[in-house]
Amino acid sequence: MWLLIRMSGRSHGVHLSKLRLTQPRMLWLEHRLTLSAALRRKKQLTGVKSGVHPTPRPLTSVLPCSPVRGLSVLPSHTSNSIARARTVTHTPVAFASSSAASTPTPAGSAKTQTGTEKEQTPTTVPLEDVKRILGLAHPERWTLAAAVGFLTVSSAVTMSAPFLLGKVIDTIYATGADTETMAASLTSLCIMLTGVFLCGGAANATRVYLMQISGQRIVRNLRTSVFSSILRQEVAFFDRNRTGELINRLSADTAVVGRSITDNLSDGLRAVAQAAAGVSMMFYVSPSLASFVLLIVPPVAVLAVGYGRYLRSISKRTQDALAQATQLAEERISNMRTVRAFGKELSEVNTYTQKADEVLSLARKEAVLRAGFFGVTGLSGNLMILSVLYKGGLLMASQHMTVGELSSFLMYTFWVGISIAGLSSFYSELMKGFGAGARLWELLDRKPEFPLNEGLVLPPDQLKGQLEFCDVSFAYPTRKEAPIFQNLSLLVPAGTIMAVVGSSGSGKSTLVSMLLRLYDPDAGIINIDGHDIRDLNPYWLRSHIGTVSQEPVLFSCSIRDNIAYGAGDPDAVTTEDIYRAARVANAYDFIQAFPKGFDTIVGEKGVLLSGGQKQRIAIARALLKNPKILLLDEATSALDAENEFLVQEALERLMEGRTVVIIAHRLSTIQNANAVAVLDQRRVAECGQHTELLSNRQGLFRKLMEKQAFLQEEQKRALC
Ligand SMILES: Nc1ncnc2c1ncn2[C@@H]1O[C@H](COP(=O)(O)OP(=O)(O)OP(=O)(O)O)[C@@H](O)[C@H]1O
Repeated sequence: MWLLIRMSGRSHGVHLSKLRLTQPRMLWLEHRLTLSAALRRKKQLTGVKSGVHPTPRPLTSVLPCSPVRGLSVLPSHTSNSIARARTVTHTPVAFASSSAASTPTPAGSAKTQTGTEKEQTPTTVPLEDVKRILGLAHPERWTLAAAVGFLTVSSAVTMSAPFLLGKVIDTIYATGADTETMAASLTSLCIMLTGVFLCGGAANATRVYLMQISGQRIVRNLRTSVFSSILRQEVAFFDRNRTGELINRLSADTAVVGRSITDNLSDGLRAVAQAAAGVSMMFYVSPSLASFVLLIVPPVAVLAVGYGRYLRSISKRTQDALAQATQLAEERISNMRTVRAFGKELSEVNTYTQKADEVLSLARKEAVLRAGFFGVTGLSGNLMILSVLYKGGLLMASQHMTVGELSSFLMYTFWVGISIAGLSSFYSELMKGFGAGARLWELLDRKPEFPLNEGLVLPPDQLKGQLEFCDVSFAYPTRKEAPIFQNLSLLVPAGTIMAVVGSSGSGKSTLVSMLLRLYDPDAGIINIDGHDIRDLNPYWLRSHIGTVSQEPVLFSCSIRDNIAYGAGDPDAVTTEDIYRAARVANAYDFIQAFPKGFDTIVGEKGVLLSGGQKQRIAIARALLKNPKILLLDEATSALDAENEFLVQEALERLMEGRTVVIIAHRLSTIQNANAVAVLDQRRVAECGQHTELLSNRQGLFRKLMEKQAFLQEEQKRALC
């Protein structure tokens, strides 16, 4: 009897620990679930129909190469890739203000918030979503079917245990039997039961293993598809969606979906089977006691469900506050250098403490509710068992029940209680799975605004590299109200060097982004060798364009792999090719000076390189690509004199025989250009040879140069 009471206590313990497990992570997921409701509502409002999503193309078909061969999709790596997909040039860090975490996104934005949106947990799920989520399990159907088979065996054992244990107790208490007969029947019963329990244990272990394995395989496939889908999106998509949000979909949402169709489904099936079997056995053992108990269950269950809902809503608010604190911490830690440079450590700690205090005050309320919830459910469970004992005791006294039957009955009561508790968490977990699934379908179904690998492919020898902007007008999709170009025209003849200058914000980098077809013009045409850039295959086009930016991005892998990244097929690149490119880029000597030479790991987790060293590796990477068109975005402006010389020398070698667009402030870079274009007032205000432009005293270029010379003088004087 005591054992049963302990078990009953544990039943609540199991439930408690389940809830405890869910608190830090699951409650967050609950919040994420509510976002899907908003997205679905938005879809309904905008009349977007959710259709069957096309099978995403394999990752290899959309990516030219992987920086580290054979590397699986790891969170840090994916986070890098997604963050890098956003920009081609490095920009200084600007923090989102704390309120910005929950402010609405720009018009037309599809961005979802991790902030404080008030959403309702969906209570109904479209049949299509159900089909789709089950469709994910289709490749694993045989493994899952086997797991369900083992589940049936283990559940049958579990549910027959109380009955058989009752028989053991009755054998012990059997009246009239001599000790020897009792011992013999007890031994054979216990041996038989040990065998049954061993089978049950083995079946349960196999079920857990099969469920875990198939769940992980489903998650792996889903993650690969989602990652592939994210990387296929146009750059404007990354302007609208936060990297953290996309990473969450990739890591957390996929895991929730995977769990909901494996572990959760199996737990749910087990709970249903056990509850049904438990109730049947209760009626079989004692119909009158079963009817009495089942009268008590409904009001207790209603109370528990209502209380649980209230608890969930307060947990969600706690989680919202936690999400804001986490976002702040994430941003500050990843931009620690900026925080340190401004000496803001203490004020950042204070800001974080305020956020943490908000979490604490909500968590305090939640703790009170949680304590009450578990107190009440524990109490009601124990009261129920007490009432079973009371009524059962009376039935025993009137010879309507044996001690073994009462024991069996109590055990079944316990199992039914556990199963009902399991069913309620099964439902909420299932809803979380559908919520996470809806967010993933949205991402998987999203068609990029322009294709990645479709369109005209010219034979390599036909590409000359003439670039032409014809009456181009453009505004960034997230800032349609602020046009960057209006009827801009510019011609860069094949094999020439065009320097682009202009004041800060005049659109120089935008020009480069448009040549890479990261954005399409709103009006006008960009031609390459007379072909509208929109007719050309973007993948092919980019394979003929090399870029070196002010702060080039290197991936967290070896220098060798970073340089090989530039080649169309990194596997075909020989060590000699890499060394040659590094020599031409003036990078060979400093790379070999590292203890591990070209195998030195760079990036966040590896050796930190200087700006000039990064530039030269980026130049080697671009050299390996051997592009027809080269786009240099202020490639030397942030370097000291020595580095500038080395990089400049490398760049001159790189520029030979190619069409080059250089964004440059420095006169030294401009002097080598065949022509200079000055951007002003959303168009090309002046264009010509640099000496010609300089000779025009009233010209914009001359003014820009004079201003720059003046500023440099001032800087020198200040330094002196
Ligand atoms: N992804 C983007 N989304 C929205 N607006 C952007 C985006 N990138 C740049 N802008 C805006 O477009 C304008 C032109 O930016 P761009 O970076 O092309 O100028 P720039 O001439 O290269 O400036 P700088 O010399 O300071 O680098 C700026 O006002 C900038 O705020």
